[in-house]
Amino acid sequence: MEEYITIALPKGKLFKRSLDLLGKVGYSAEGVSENSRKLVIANEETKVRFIITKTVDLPTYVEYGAADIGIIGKDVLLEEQKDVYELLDLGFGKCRLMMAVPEAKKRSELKDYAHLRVATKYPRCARDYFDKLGIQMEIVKLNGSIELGPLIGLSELIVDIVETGTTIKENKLMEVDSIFTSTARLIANPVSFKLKFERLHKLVVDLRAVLAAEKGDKKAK
Ligand SMILES: Nc1ncnc2c1ncn2[C@@H]1O[C@H](COP(=O)(O)OP(=O)(O)OP(=O)(O)O)[C@@H](O)[C@H]1O
Ligand SMILES: O=P(O)(O)OC[C@H]1O[C@H](OP(=O)(O)OP(=O)(O)O)[C@H](O)[C@@H]1O
Repeated sequence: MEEYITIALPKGKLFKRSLDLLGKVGYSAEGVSENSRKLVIANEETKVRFIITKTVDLPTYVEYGAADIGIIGKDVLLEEQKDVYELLDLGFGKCRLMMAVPEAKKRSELKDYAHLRVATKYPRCARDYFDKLGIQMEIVKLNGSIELGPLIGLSELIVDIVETGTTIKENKLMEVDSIFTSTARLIANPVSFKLKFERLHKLVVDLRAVLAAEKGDKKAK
């Protein structure tokens, strides 16, 4: 009997598009929804099982093999540093990690920000970035609403995700440096990738074809 493929999907911004893409290559199950209280949903016919996780926990499920594969932002992969294979750049969920300061506090050089306090949801990425710049900073980990940091004096700077730029603009912050760009990635547990190679390889090939066709359609329009 064929074994199940367990796919982890993150709640939140990447959920809908992930489900849509997987549906296009035949990986779907009835009742998979972000708000479902049921966290494991299986399709017996196609031998696919979906688990729905919190964004930041998703790489852990894949690392431990609780899920064979998953879809997650490159930002989370860089921050969490889990032992997983990155199989495919899916292109969506595009955003950037950047450093921003209140407009009034802008300094002329990056090194002039040394020894200040930085609020971020990405302490590892922020630390790496400042280490490369050769400046020491105090990093304060927050789990959301990072832009609040400088507004109320918790920190002088932030390192956070920017997509449209609306949030930093609304909070009178300005970007001073871009750290990296992130998109959603298909990841796999290394052992699952070996043991279930045929199905997972086909999934990658099929997803690539769907993405290429969508790109072609967009160009043609
Ligand atoms: N504007 C954006 N803000 C944050 N993440 C974005 C944005 N655009 C794309 N992304 C990508 O979407 C992923 C998921 O973001 P989402 O906000 O759903 O998760 P989260 O940060 O865990 O949120 P929460 O803590 O509110 O659950 C991010 O890791 C990132 O790769
Ligand atoms: O450039 P924009 O399009 O405005 O998007 C950026 C904002 O979106 C994210 O927050 P999110 O919505 O994940 O909420 P959070 O503050 O709880 O992390 C990020 O942390 C920024 O605050």
